[in-house]
Amino acid sequence: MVLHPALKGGGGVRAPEARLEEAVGLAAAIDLDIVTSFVIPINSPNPATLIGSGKVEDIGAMLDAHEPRPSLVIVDSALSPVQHRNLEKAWNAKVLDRTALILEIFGDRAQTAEGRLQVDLAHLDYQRSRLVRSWTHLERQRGGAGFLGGPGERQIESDRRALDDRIVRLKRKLDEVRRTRTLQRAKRKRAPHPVVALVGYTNAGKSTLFNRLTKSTVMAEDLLFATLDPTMRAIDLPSGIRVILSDTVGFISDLPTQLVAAFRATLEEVLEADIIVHVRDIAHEDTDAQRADVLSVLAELGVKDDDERPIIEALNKIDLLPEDDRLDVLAVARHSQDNPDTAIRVAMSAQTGEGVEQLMTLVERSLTAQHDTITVFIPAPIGAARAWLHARADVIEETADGENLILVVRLSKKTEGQFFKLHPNAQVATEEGASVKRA
Ligand SMILES: Nc1nc2c(ncn2[C@@H]2O[C@H](COP(=O)(O)OP(=O)(O)OP(=O)(O)O)[C@@H](O)[C@H]2O)c(=O)[nH]1
Ligand SMILES: [Mg+2]
Repeated sequence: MVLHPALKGGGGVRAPEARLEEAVGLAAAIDLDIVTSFVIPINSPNPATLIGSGKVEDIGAMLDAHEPRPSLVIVDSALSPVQHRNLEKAWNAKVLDRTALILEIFGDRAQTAEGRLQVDLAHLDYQRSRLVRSWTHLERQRGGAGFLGGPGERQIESDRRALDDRIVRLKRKLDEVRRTRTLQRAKRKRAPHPVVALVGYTNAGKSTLFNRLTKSTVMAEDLLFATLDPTMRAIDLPSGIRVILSDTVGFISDLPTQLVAAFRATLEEVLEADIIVHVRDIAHEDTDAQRADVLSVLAELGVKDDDERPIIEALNKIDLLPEDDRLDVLAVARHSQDNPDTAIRVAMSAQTGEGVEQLMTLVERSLTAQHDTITVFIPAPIGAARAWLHARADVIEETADGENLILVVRLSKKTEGQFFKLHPNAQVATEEGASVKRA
């Protein structure tokens, strides 16, 4: 049974029905068999049970009336430990709140060692905060190491100590895995390709776009949180610039803080991207609220739309729009591309391919705005500067002029600044190569 408690005058941007639908989608994402789902209006939250006592009884009766009796109630809201416990008692069923449900999905999806460790850690952290009673049924059913097999009430104290021990051990392991990944990342950094990160609300179409661009088959499905572990692949933009495209975990409203924390390291790759493409499901009724959610998670991670690293909005799924709306979206996108004061937007469909080329052109335009291609003259005495450029820039051409070197390199404005600060004797050659001037 899936319930969405809707606080009266709660001021939510989203329609309660749409939120319920999302909750049902989340439940479906771990293959739960959903018997019934509905919105419960709440006048004022009851501290003991969130939902008013009359309604709690009604729901209990509804559970009894179903054959077989549903064994799990999903309450799409944040429940305090007390509310959680009381509802489980009142309904004689396992209760999952929104955070617990999302943790379950993540536990189901994580593939890489790091992803699994991150989820385990988030689980333990959540358990630690409430020490839920065990509910081995679902655990057995799914065969996972989910957090649902929590401690029994009698052993709470020793369990707390055991949890703390496990948390410490997990953190240590996670540190180890991360060190390895940082090394890998450092290696990739030396291959000087700019990184383009796809971000967006879950189910917006990131993986579909990723697959189209990379001609690969990352799991893309009408399933919330289809992607959990980040995937990267090199692609060539129309003009031949090679970039690394990264597909990553989707965002959702009220993303549990435990998960934001756990996935911070993974999402840090987004922080380091040169270009961020925010993929939006423009055909979704809550598309604006979803946009706000994504921007707020990004802000939490310290990512803002600025000149240094613009966010390009990919208004995806235009194939699903009625003709009128479609024309509106196309007009909005066109306007944004001509107007330097707004975020760059492009209307597209990852499914049909419409607009995808335009997106690539815009990515390229942003990249070239951030990057220069210059010819650098390195006089013989500072030959070591060559290695520096090879490590941090894209060396396109290299010729020797006696003992001196001439390199054609593509690099960001920032790297360019650093280089000439370190090597004031290097020079930028003009195109003719005749006159050599200082940068
Ligand atoms: N009609 C239509 N459907 C699309 C389009 N792009 C993606 N979809 C569908 O939307 C669903 C979700 O797509 P995914 O690519 O898995 O979405 P995602 O953003 O990777 O989702 P998560 O990995 O869950 O965060 C799939 O059923 C896709 O087929 C589009 O342009 N048009
Ligand atoms: Mg995906």
